[in-house]
Amino acid sequence: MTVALHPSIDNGLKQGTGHFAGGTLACKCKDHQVKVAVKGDVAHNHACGCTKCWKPQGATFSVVAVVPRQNVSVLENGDKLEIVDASAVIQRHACKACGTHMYGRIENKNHPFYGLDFIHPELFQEQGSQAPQFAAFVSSVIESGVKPEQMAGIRSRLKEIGLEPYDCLSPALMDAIATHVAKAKAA
Ligand SMILES: N[C@@H](CCC(=O)N[C@@H](CS)C(=O)NCC(=O)O)C(=O)O
Ligand SMILES: [Zn+2]
Ligand SMILES: [Zn+2]
Repeated sequence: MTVALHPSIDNGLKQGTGHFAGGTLACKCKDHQVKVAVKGDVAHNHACGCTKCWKPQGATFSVVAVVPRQNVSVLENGDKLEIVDASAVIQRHACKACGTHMYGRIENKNHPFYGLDFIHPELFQEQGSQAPQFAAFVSSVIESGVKPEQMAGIRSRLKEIGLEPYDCLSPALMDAIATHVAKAKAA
């Protein structure tokens, strides 16, 4: 049996159009859905195995991407949003009724990723946003109950669908973080 990673990638990656203009994210509530508008395409879309990122029912990984924070605005039922953990670096704004994380925001101006919001592209009502590019925090799925002996199968399935597995972020993002830290130290 193939390993279930996430419903939006288990049947293979759906490539983006390359010119996604943005769209509306909707939570999982049957009525009074929280709706969030996102302008433009997402970037650095990836599967995340950490325990903090929101996953749909039964998924082992989250699928999460970034967009400039000024491109994100709450359209409807914002009163249903609450911050999951105000002490976390990424403040995840979730629907109180269904638990779906609608956007994660970094408020620390010194953080390397300040200015970017984290969103889950599967919540777009529209098709065509960027496909996942890699898998991050893969070893962290063990913290959610995956057995260590399942990891080889999980990593090989990720590679099979075209997602290189990393146990933190991708080299490009780790380099971006280190560059930010080096500049801050030099200043
Ligand atoms: N092993 C930890 C890793 C958590 C972690 O560091 N997550 C990354 C990727 S989302 C992060 O940047 N977290 C910041 C935050 O959650 O605020 C877990 O699974 O809980
Ligand atoms: Zn909801
Ligand atoms: Zn995560």
